[in-house]
Amino acid sequence: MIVAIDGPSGTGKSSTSKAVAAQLGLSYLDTGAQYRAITWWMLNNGVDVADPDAIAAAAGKPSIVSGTDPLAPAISADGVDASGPIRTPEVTAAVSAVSAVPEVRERITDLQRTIAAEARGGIVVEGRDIGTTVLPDADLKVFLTASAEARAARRNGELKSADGKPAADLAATQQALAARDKADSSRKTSPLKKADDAVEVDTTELTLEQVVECVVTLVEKAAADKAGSAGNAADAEGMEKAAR
Ligand SMILES: Nc1ncnc2c1ncn2[C@@H]1O[C@H](COP(=O)(O)OP(=O)(O)OP(=O)(O)O)[C@@H](O)[C@H]1O
Ligand SMILES: Nc1ccn([C@H]2C[C@H](O)[C@@H](COP(=O)(O)O)O2)c(=O)n1
Repeated sequence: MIVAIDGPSGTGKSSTSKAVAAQLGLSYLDTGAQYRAITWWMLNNGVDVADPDAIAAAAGKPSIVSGTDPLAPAISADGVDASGPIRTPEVTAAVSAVSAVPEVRERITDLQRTIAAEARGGIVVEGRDIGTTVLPDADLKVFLTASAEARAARRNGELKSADGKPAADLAATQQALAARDKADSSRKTSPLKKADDAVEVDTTELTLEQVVECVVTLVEKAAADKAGSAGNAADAEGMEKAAR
């Protein structure tokens, strides 16, 4: 069972994907973390992230390793744990430019396909282009959306200052999310886009628990359909053999 979950920033892809994978005993891959890890490595290794040629030349250099346990997601670059530093504002500001470079996408897409192929028990893969490009034959494709206001409020909820007040201005957060979405959906190679056969789930008015329940139901239905069509194919093959 391969599940692709795509959507813009802050729609709940990571939270939903981790919970669905944990509940159903599937592996989990955060592809945004891979793009963030290669961006972090470039920032730390003197690569000019404003220069697409410099990014392309460095794309093959770092080793990027992702863990696939939904209860303990892990990411490293050249053997160094990157799970903390990839969430810094510096990485967030540079990741869209780095991930727009075709050589980076090719490298990371190969990695993603290998991880998905090796996940024998099934996997939930979340990102921007999973349903359209990375795993176009996924058994289920989900595209999460939410209003710009809801997404900004969720992001600000994560950034609390010491006195418990939101650390960032809501309008500024909304603007930053919109800028990243614009960059991610307007790049030439593999932009953020809903696959034609994806199920769209608007999470604006839903709690995280409700979104998880909705996606678990969709996965269970896709698994039943898959088992049904495998059974039908086996029946048809059996009938064909008997007729020969
Ligand atoms: N349905 C929901 N209702 C309220 N809060 C939510 C919901 N879904 C997710 N959240 C919260 O919103 C924040 C963003 O969620 P999450 O990181 O899963 O989004 P994302 O789509 O993966 O974002 P990004 O692409 O930027 O990594 C988190 O703090 C999460 O707990
Ligand atoms: N499949 C993907 C996943 C992510 N990206 C890029 C674009 C995002 O802005 C960035 C960070 O992702 P996040 O951690 O916010 O999910 O990585 C991409 O191009 N393709």
